[in-house]
Amino acid sequence: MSTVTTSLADVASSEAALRAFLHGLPGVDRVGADQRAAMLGTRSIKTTAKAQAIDLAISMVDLTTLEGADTAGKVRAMCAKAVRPGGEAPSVAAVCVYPDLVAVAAEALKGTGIKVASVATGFPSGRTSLEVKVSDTALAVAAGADEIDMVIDRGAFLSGRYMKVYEEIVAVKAACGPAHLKVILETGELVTYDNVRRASWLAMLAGADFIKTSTGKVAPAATLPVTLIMLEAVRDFRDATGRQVGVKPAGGIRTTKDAIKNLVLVNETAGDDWLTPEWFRLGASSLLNDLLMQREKLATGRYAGPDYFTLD
Ligand SMILES: O=C[C@H](O)COP(=O)(O)O
Repeated sequence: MSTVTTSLADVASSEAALRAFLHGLPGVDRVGADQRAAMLGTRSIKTTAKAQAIDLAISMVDLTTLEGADTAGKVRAMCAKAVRPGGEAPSVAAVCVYPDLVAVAAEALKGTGIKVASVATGFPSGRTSLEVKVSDTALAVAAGADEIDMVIDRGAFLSGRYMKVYEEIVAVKAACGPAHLKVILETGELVTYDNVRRASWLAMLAGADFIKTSTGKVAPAATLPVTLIMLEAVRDFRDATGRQVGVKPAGGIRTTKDAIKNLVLVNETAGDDWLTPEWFRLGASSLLNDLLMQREKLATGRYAGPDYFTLD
C-alpha cells in the first residue's frame, strides 16, 4: 500500500511545491531500516535455490570498469567476459564504462544483447555545467550507449535546491533519447536516510528509469539499508503512479553473499516483479569473479584454479 496519497500532478510546478512534497514524505525509521536490512541479510537459502540465485545475480551484473587508467584492450577483455563469464553461467546484463570507451564496448558487444552503459554528466562529481552534462550524455548515446548512468548535483540537493536537481535530470533524460536513464544519488554523501528517500522520489518524478545508489568512488556505497529504502521508494512510486522504476545498488558489492542478500531484499521489499535484470542490477567491478567461483564450488564441490578473470 503506497505511503504517498497526494496527487503528483503538480508536485514539480514550483520549488515550494517540490519541497513540500519531498519533506512531506514519511520519515525513515533509521533503526528500523538498519534492523530490517540486517534481518533480511541473515536469510539463508537452499543449495538449489543458491545455484539459481547465483545465476540470477550473474544475469543482473553491470560489469563495470571506471578507472582513469582504463584502456580499449581492458574494455574488450571485459566484454568478452561479459558475454561468456565461464562454464554454463549466463551472460551479464550490461557493461558499464566511461563515455570515451563506449564505442569500443558497443563494437565488442554488437549482436550479443548485452547492454552498453555509460556514466555521464561529469561523473563522479557532477561538478560541471548543465550544457556539458547534456553534451556528455548525447555523445555517449551517439557512440552506442543503451543506458546512461548520470549523477545528481549533490551540492544543490543538500542545499535544498531541489528544482535544479529535478530540471537537470529532466534535461539529461531528454538527451538520452532511446537510452535508459539511471540516476546515481551518491547516497554516501546524502547524510540521512530521509534524504535517500527524498532523492529517490525526486529522481523518479523527473523521469528516471532506474535509481542507483553510488558511483563506487565514495564510501559508504551500496549498503543494505540504503538499498532497502530505495526499494521501498520504487514500490511506493509504482503504487502511486503505475510506473515501475528499477534499482541498482553499486559500489562495494564484492561477494556472492552480498549479492544474495540483495536478492532477498528485493524479494521481501519490492517483490518479485523486480527480480529480473530489467528491473534490478548489481553495479560491480569484481563481484562476478566470486559469483563464478561459488557457482563452480556448488557444481563440483571444489574451487577452480587461479585463472579467474581480473579487471585489475
Ligand atoms: O557503478 C559501479 C561501481 O563503480 C562499481 O563499484 P565497485 O568497483 O566497488 O564494484
